[in-house]
Parts: sequence; C-alpha cells; structure tokens
Amino acid sequence: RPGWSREASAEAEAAAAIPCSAHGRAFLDSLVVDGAPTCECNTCYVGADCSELSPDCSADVDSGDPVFLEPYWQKHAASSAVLVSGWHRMTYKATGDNFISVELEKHIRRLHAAVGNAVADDRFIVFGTGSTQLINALVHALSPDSPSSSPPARVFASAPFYPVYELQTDFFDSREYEWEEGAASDFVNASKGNFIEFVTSPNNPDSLLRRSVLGGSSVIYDHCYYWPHYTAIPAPADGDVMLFSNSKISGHASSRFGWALIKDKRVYERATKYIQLNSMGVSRDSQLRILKVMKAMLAEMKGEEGVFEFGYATMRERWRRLSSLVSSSNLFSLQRLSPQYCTYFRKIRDPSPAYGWLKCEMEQHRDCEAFLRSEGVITRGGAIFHSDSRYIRLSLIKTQDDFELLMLKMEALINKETS
Ligand SMILES: C=C(NCc1c(COP(=O)(O)O)cnc(C)c1O)C(=O)O
Repeated sequence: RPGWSREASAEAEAAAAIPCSAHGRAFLDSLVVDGAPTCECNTCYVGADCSELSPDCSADVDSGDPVFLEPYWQKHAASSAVLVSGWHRMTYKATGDNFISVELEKHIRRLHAAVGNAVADDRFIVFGTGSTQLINALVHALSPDSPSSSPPARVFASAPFYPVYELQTDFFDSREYEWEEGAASDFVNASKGNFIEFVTSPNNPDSLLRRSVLGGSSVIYDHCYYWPHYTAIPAPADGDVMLFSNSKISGHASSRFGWALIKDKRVYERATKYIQLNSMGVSRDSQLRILKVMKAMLAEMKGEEGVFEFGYATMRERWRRLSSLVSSSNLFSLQRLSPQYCTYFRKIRDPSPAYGWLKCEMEQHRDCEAFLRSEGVITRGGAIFHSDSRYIRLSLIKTQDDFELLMLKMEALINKETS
C-alpha cells in the first residue's frame, strides 16, 4: 500500500494553510462551508478570516482552557503530527493490560523522570479519560469496599477548592462515600471515620503549593498543575495517590487524557476495575496522539525549544503584566506568590501561575464576578470554589488574544475608577 498517506497529509496541510489571521485557525473537522473547513476564531474575533475585533465584546477568562500552548505546537508541527491509518488498532486490545499502551506508559514515566516532579518508579498507573474520569474512580478505590458493614468514607477538600471533587461525589451518590462540608481543621481531631482528602498542589484557583491537612494514605493529590510552566518544582511529589492531567502539560485538553500514580496494589486494582466498567479504557486514538506529543516534548526537553521553557516564558510574562497592573490601584489584590528554587530549571524562578485569584477590595464591589462582568470581563466567581464572592478566578492559560483583551479591559476599568 505505498503512498496511501499522501491524501491524508495533503488534507491536513490544506486545513492548516487556511488563513484565519492571527486570531483563529481551521481544523480538519471544522464546520465546512463551500467544501472547505472554516476558521474557528478566538473570543471576540469575527469574520471569515477572524480578522475583525467585535466592539464592546467581553474578555472571557472563565475556563482553564489551556490554548496558550497552541503556538508552540504550530511551531513544532512536524514533530507533533501523527497520521492515523483507516485500519489503525481497530481491536479493543492495547499493547498492555487494562487497555493501556505500553509505549505511552513508558513515555509517561520518562517524562516524570526528566521533569523530576513525581516519584513514579514504585507506583502502579491507571489511565483516565481526562483526570476528570479518575476523580471518582479514586474516591471509589479509597472508600470502604463493603459499604453495608462500614460507614461511608468522608470526602473533603479545603476551600478554595476545585468544585468538581464535590460535584462528582454528590452526583455519583454512592453508599461508599459522602462529601463533607467544612474546613479541613474540623476533621483533624475527629477520631472516627475513613477520610478521603483532596489536596490540589498547585491549587486551583489560587495556584499555591499545598500540603495535606490529614496526611495518611487516603489523600488524593491532584498535581494537574505541578509542571514547570506553572510552578517551581521544589522536589518530586511522593504521595500514595497522585493525579495528573495531560491537558495542562501539553495543552491537549481535547484528547481527554490523564493518569493516576498509585502506591497500594488494592487501590490500583479497584481504580482499574472502575475504568474497565466505566469506559473499557481510554480511546486508543487519544493514547496514540498523546504518545506522539510526549515524544516531541521529551525530544526538546531542556533545550531552547522545550515546551516547559516556552510555557514558563509565556506564563511568567502574563503574571508580570497582570500583577503590575493590579498593584497600580487599590481596587484589587492578587494572591501573593514569591520566586522559588526550581529543581527542573535549576534556578530560582519567578511566579507563573495558571490562574489569578483576584480580590475586589472595595465594599461596593462585594460581588466581584458581577462587577467585572459589568465591566466586560467574564470570570469564575469565588463562591464556585467555596470561597467568598469578593474573589474571582482569572484564567491566564487561554490564548494570547484572551489575555490581551483581559489586560485591555482591566486597564480601562482601573483608569476609569481611579480618574
Ligand atoms: C479546566 C479546568 N480544570 C481542569 C482540572 C482537572 C480536569 O482536567 P482534565 O482535562 O479532565 O484532565 C482536574 N483537576 C484540576 C485541579 C483541574 O483544574 C478549570 O478549572 O477550568
């Protein structure tokens, strides 16, 4: 079958060549008009080629949609592309047990070793459709496995926390576990009960490095952001249960790929069974694509062209600009982050968080989300993270257009309020 890939390659190159100004792109599966994929524009940009900026359009910094890395992959087009034949891996089987690609597992372990952000050697691994699918899988795996004879596990996180932990625990509503409201300190002295604590480090929404309040073996460490673009890596994470998401590493949230590193064999077996019953593993097409992306990241590791060097430079500059603007007025304040030694970069590195955790300091702006929305900035309100409505989260990981629009609106707002 020589030359069978020529048509697929030509199709992909043609879509990539469709001009969408610097404010959009066309994909192979974009909406087709007159026989060709159409441009998908960044927020507020319109027109066939995304070249027009809509007047009075709000900056949208609500979701943690990691598109800030798109330019990196456009620059590394050749090393990150993969061409899928029509007969590629049609079987349910993968090369390893539990629907796992052996090569992808190998590369994940190489990535942790190269970055030094987690102890992976004596850990089992479970793949998930996004780390989102693993959140409830791990709660199940850490809960009592005979709910009729033991009380449900008490699941909690310290505010402000990523709301999906509670939303899933309530939604799946099992006899094995239940969500506990309240501050972690409420539980520290409680003797009874099997606790499951979520510890997000760096945390979403405030990007601070965190430790467990309870300690012990039933802590789910969510290290979704524990990578050099967002934080210093002081030492390899060494928790019994650690959750990672490729969405925030390479930016490919669309491939829905995450993994858990688990020390205890029984916990690993229960999480694996959950994934088998829930989805029979992660799409093998996604595993193939993420394998190619990981190979590309590892090939450029520590070089000028590394994804972490690119990501850090981008996020550090965004934080520098935002924090400088915010400190120029007394309307707002941001979380305090200080430079810290990073074992990956082998230097003290500046803050470069994925999110700004902004407080509206004025009494009249108590509902900070509503105030900023009225000024043309769409954010995620603090109450969603079980915090005060005086706080809002600003996503700093979207496109450069999104960040520039945010800065434009914030500058105008600060100038107006302080003139
Ligand atoms: C997209 C967003 N969060 C993703 C996320 C996830 C889910 O990521 P996945 O794309 O499902 O792997 C898990 N854990 C934390 C702490 C997260 O922040 C968000 O907060 O806007």
